[in-house]
Amino acid sequence: MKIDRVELRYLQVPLKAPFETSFGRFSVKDCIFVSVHSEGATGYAESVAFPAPYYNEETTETVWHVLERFLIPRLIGQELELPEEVSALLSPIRRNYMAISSLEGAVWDLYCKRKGISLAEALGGKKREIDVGVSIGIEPEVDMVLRNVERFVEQGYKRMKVKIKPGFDIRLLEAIRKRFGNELLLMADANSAYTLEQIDLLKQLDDYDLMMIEQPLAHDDIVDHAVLQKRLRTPICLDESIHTAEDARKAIELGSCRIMNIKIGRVGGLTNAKAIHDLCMRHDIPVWCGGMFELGVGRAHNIALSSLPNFTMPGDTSASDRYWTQDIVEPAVAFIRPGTLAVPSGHGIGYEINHKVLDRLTVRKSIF
Ligand SMILES: O=C(O)CCC(=O)c1ccccc1C(=O)O
Ligand SMILES: [Mg+2]
Repeated sequence: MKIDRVELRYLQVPLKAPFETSFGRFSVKDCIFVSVHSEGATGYAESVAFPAPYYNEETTETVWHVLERFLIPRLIGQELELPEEVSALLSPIRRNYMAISSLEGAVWDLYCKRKGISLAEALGGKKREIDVGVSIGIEPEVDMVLRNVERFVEQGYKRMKVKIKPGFDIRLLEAIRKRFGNELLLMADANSAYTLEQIDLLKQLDDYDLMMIEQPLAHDDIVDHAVLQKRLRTPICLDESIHTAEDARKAIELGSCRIMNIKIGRVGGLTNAKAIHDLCMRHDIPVWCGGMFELGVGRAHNIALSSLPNFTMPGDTSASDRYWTQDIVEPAVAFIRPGTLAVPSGHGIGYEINHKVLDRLTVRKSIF
């Protein structure tokens, strides 16, 4: 397949309700929507970088810049046989994994549509349905989080992840366990809000039967996490610290985590995401798919990836209505049973684009 043309759109979409993490509060989703065209077929993907560099160093605008100046020019006119070739073609560009991923993902979708297969099938996924968890933000009051937990339990979500930060951790977990009991599948995500100096506090987390604690320490650390994991009964799950299969290998060798969160954008695309999945599987490290407030296209990529066998834990792959009043895909991503999503069998990502909604959300557009 020869890439004829790439279209970029800057989208802005209001969230149903603001979402707070230890590093900031979000009320609007910004992303770059990528369409890749080849001989009448089109592949789609969306970027996951945020408008400000608080989760990682990329921003929505750096994604656009790097795509326009460095990535798209390397791809246009290229004759590609397999989507795996994109990573190699773009490898001279250091980091900027979210930018790379948004182009690579669109090529995967395009490849699958031309071949007449689903994205899950192309990746080697066998699961036909996946279990779904939900991520719940920090609120001004513990009670407000309890109400959100209750709402998502009622909707059937199979695991609750609550965001924590110093001062909003033990009392939150205490209240959740008191109200919902020990059966609830519960985990906490700190987004790097702690240091090893707070080890006594972090050890108290062992009292709450958490499935895991996600990224307690620095975003760029795997050394202190290894020290912490030795002192904790609760498994550590790494998110921010893992960008490449090499990062994953080193974290496994050091014992920095017992579980890994894979986000396609954070690791530079589906090819790398699959490589990390395969590596973790060989080392008995279960993985699950993280989320970045994706719209339907990003969600569809996440669902396809989650069909791989070592995605054994519910991911942050919630239904469209978790965040959006109207999604850019048709049909919207919705449960087939409470807490369960079907892996689409249609070609590519398996969802159609609602172009009317897409146009309405587009604030800027360019064709290359
Ligand atoms: O529901 C989602 O999309 C996941 C939300 C989430 O947890 C998150 C949202 C923004 C930035 C980082 C994270 C994270 O997983 O750490
Ligand atoms: Mg996280």
